[in-house]
Amino acid sequence: MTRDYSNFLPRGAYAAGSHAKLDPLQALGWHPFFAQQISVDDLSSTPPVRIVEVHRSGLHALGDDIDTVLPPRADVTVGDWLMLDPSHPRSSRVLERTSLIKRRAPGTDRQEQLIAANIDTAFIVTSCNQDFKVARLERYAALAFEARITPVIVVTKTDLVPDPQSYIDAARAVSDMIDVVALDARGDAPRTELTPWCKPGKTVAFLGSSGVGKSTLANALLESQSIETRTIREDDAKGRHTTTRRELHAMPNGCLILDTPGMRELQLTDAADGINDLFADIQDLAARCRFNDCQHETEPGCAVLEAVDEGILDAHRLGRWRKLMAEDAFNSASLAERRSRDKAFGKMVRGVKKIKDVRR
Ligand SMILES: Nc1nc2c(ncn2[C@@H]2O[C@H](COP(=O)(O)OP(=O)(O)OP(=O)(O)O)[C@@H](O)[C@H]2O)c(=O)[nH]1
Ligand SMILES: [Zn+2]
Repeated sequence: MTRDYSNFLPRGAYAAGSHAKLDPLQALGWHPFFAQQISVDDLSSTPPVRIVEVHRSGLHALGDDIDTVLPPRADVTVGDWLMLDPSHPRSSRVLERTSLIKRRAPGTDRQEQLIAANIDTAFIVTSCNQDFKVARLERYAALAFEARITPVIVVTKTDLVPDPQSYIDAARAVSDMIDVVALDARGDAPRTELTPWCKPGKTVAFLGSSGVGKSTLANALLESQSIETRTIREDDAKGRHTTTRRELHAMPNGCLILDTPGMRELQLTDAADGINDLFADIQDLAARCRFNDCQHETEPGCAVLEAVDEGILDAHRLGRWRKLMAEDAFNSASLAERRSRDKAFGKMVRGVKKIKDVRR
């Protein structure tokens, strides 16, 4: 399969010519939040680079006239900004992030994984069919809030149903802090409807289940088909096949689209704040319960249950809130346990090493 590099950063971005005013770093999404973290001396000795893709063998980093691969690190992910230390690339400083998506890895040890950093807007995509589930939208929205990303709900395939309005209304009811856009993802609509969030130097990403139209939307914004042709097969050193893909793409206007694997099967981890933001109405009610530790189950003077009785709060919404909170509590507790276990193990290893050193 031939790959289209024409809109991959950085040179393709200039070739498009429509954002000639952006300097090379700005074209990668550099902005004052990052500049404030460094001194002029830092800038000359350790130039900033952005991680544009992550694969098993390393981190692909781009900067002003820099195109290099750094050793993989668990504390760095796609979208990150690093101050590249030419003599010790492995210990290049990671700049503080504007946002961070992380998840719990599938499998038994369920370690925390960094998914993507420094995203400004997350388009939460769903379609007007059986994919549409309010609970799923809430989960993604809570995740975006937790990661400090602006969520926008995009309802696709409006052309396939006689009355998309019911879907739009349900999406709007998720939160009055979240904009909702409804469209046919094929054609020109994405370019006009999503422009408010797709400004030069901003980074956007798409979340949502398979088949809802994420690639279709991204390609419409990129004005190309590069997302479909993104995967290539490469032989790694052991002769096995690994898939690598470009993850950060530039729109003709200089906005960046982050298209990364691992956005699916998202579990909420340490997301209590994000959930609380999304369900602020329930939080407000809970603050009025008679007991501080009210579980909103059978307690007298429970303002949450009263609101349900009075039809102010939807019982299903309350149920979904409970479920998300329980999921988050479960995941966060096991993460905390893991951390303390790791700490204890580290202590033991150091202890054993000391004994060995003494015996030597
Ligand atoms: N009629 C109609 N079809 C759409 C719309 N959006 C996407 N499609 C079609 O739905 C199919 C799936 O779209 P994709 O863009 O590949 O979906 P995706 O979310 O990227 O899926 P994954 O890559 O599996 O995550 C394609 O055949 C699209 O042409 C829409 O708004 N209307
Ligand atoms: Zn209560």
